[in-house]
Amino acid sequence: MNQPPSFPLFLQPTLKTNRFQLMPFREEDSKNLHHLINDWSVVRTLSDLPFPYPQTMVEDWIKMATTHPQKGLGYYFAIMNKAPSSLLENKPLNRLMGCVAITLEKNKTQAKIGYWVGKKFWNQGIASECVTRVIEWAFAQLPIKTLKALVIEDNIASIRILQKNGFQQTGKTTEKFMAYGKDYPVIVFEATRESFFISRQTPFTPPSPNSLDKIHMSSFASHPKPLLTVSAGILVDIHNKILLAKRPEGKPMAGLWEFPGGKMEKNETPEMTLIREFKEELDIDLSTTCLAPFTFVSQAYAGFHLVMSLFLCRHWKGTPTPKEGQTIQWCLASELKNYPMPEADKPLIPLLCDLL
Ligand SMILES: Nc1nc2c([nH]c(=O)n2[C@@H]2O[C@H](COP(=O)(O)OP(=O)(O)OP(=O)(O)O)[C@@H](O)[C@H]2O)c(=O)[nH]1
Ligand SMILES: [Mg+2]
Repeated sequence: MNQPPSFPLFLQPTLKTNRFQLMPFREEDSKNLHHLINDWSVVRTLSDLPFPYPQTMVEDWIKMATTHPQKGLGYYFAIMNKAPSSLLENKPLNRLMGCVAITLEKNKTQAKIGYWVGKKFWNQGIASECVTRVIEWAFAQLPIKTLKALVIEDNIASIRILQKNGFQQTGKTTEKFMAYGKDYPVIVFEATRESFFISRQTPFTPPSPNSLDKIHMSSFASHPKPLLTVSAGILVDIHNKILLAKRPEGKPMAGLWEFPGGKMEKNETPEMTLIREFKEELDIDLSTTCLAPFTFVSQAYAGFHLVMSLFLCRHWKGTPTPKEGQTIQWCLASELKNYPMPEADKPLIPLLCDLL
C-alpha cells in the first residue's frame, strides 16, 4: 500500500522572513553564538546547556547542527539579519541574533521546536517572526503530524509565541536543566498542522489589487468573505489510481496534498481553468478529452469562502510533470486518508472510495 513519500533527507535550506534570513549555522558563527548564548537570561530557559557555557561546547554544538540535517535528525536555523538594502545602511552583514531548532523524535511523525534570541535583540518580535516561518517550513517539508515545545512556566514571551502559532497546552512535566543542575517544571505545548493553519487566520495570502479579478465578491450582502472559485481535476489512471499534488513550501497550506487545479480567471469556464491549470502545473493536455463533472465543494476558510468544481478525467496527453515545485504521487482512493489534505477535500474521500 502506498504511503506519502518517505522522509526526505536534504541539505537545510535558507528561509526568509520580512526582516530576517534563517540560515544553517557555519563554523565562523561560533564566536558570535558563544557571545549571545553564554548569558544567564538565555541559558536559564534552555534545558540542555550548562552555565557558564564554554566556547568548546559551542564548537561541538555547531558540528552537530551541521551534520544532523543530512541524517534527518534535526534542523538548526541561525537567525541573521538580511543584507542591507543599500551600502549606505550601516548594518553589518549576517549578524547572528538567535536560533530556531527543530529536532525529530524517533518515529519522525513528531518533532520538537526550541528557540532563543540574544538578550540585546529582545522585544522586537524577532522570535515570533522566525518561529512562524520555521513551523511553516516544517509542516510543509517534514513528515510530522505534530510539533511539541517544552517551556518553563515563567517564560511568558515564549508561551505567547506558541499560542499565536496554534499550540495548546497538553500537560506539565519536568525536564533536566543542566544550568540548574536538577529537574525543573515545564509546560508541554503541542500543535498540529491544522491548528497551525487555523492560527494563521488566513490560509491563503490576501489578494493583491491586480489579482482581484480572480476573486469574485459574493453577491449576498450578508456574506462577509471573498468568494474564491477554483477548478480542480481528479486524474484517474488505468490502475484506478488518483493523482495528488503536494502544495509546495512557500504557498498557503504548504505540505497538504490536493487535486491539481487552481483559481478561475475572469471570463473562464471551469473547464477552461482546468485545461490551463493542468498545462501550467503538470504540463499535460486535457483539451481534447472528456471532463466529467464529479461534484463541487463549498468550504468556509478563515479568510475566504472556497467553491471548487471537481472534474474526473481518465484520458490526457503527456506525462504529468511537476512544474511548480510540487511533489506528485499516484494513490488508490482507499489510501487518500493517509495524506494530509485541505479541509475542503476531506468529504471527497468517501465519495471517491465508493466510485473507484
Ligand atoms: N487546486 C486545489 N486547490 C484546493 C484544493 N482544496 C482546497 O482547499 N484548495 C484551495 O483552493 C485554492 C486554490 O488555489 P491554488 O493555489 O491551487 O491556485 P492557483 O493554482 O491558481 O495558484 P496561484 O494563486 O499560486 O497561481 C487554495 O486556497 C487551495 O488551498 C484542491 O484539492 N485542489
Ligand atoms: Mg494550483
